[in-house]
Amino acid sequence: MTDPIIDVRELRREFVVHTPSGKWLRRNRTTVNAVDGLTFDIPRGAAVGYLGANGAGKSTTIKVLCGILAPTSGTARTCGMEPVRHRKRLARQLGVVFGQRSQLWWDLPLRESFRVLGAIHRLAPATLQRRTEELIDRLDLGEFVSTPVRQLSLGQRIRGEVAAALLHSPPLLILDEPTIGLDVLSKERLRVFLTEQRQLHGTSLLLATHDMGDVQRLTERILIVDHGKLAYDGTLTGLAERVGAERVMVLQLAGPTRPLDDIPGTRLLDVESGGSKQRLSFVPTDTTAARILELVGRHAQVNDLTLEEPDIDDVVRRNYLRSAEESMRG
Ligand SMILES: Nc1ncnc2c1ncn2[C@@H]1O[C@H](COP(=O)(O)OP(=O)(O)OP(=O)(O)O)[C@@H](O)[C@H]1O
Repeated sequence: MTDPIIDVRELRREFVVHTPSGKWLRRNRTTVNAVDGLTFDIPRGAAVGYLGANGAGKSTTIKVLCGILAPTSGTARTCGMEPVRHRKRLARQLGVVFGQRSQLWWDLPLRESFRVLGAIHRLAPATLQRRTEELIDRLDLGEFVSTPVRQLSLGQRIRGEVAAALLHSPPLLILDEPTIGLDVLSKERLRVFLTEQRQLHGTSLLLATHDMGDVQRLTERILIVDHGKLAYDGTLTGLAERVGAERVMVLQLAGPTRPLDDIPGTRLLDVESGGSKQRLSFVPTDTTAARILELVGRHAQVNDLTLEEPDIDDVVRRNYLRSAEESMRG
């Protein structure tokens, strides 16, 4: 088995914060445990969503993984390297985008930035040329690639940031809130591009976001961090099951049917069109769609059905609440 692309063991990172105490010029010294004993790994080629409420520790983890911050204790290895110690070497294996902070040269047009980055990454001129044209094409940068970055719109700049991060075709891409503030079309364009890049190049992805659309479209596993600790590691479906999230089966029946309020494991939500359309909710750990269909089939003929998945924002919110309740209970 190959080494994981990210390997985090008992990682802790604290910040010492000084706040005025109100007395003379005294200041209180407090310690914030931004990352508090995290352990997880990410295999090569995987795409993982990194979720958590504001202040949960996502950006701090990412800064440690990139070598911007040193761990207080524990270890982090990114692409097999110690990030702070091998920061320069790591930069050649890693692409990073911070949605809220630019890594581009404000006064340079994108095309110039790509040239500078090509030199930093020591790309052969032909490789740089090919990759630049590919990224301009796939991210639709043509119209503004010669405009100074300071004059770009947010959506244009983010596309430029992503292109810059992927110029050297790194095996690992880390994105911190890449779609924050983007309109629906720009988000979609970026998601399509990232999916395509992963298919083409097998790029591993760690995506910190509050956008559940990003998570659903781009990742196959999620990590939830809460007060610096790992609160969940698994699939979105698994999370929905864990918090007991309900799925909804919408049934189109052959004709008017009595309310189906006695199907074991389900709850009748509503009845429309004289009973020929009915919605039943169920918890996947209690019963299955197939079992419900079989039971309904004893009373009525089913012409069509659709399944509504749980609202993911709600699922994640419920997981936070559950973790909070558990920690209060001690
Ligand atoms: N440089 C710093 N100095 C002091 N405290 C910090 C510093 N950076 C982060 N923190 C604190 O560490 C905790 C974790 O912050 P972090 O930015 O990692 O959270 P986050 O999950 O990325 O939040 P968000 O979703 O709001 O970006 C917070 O309590 C934050 O105030």
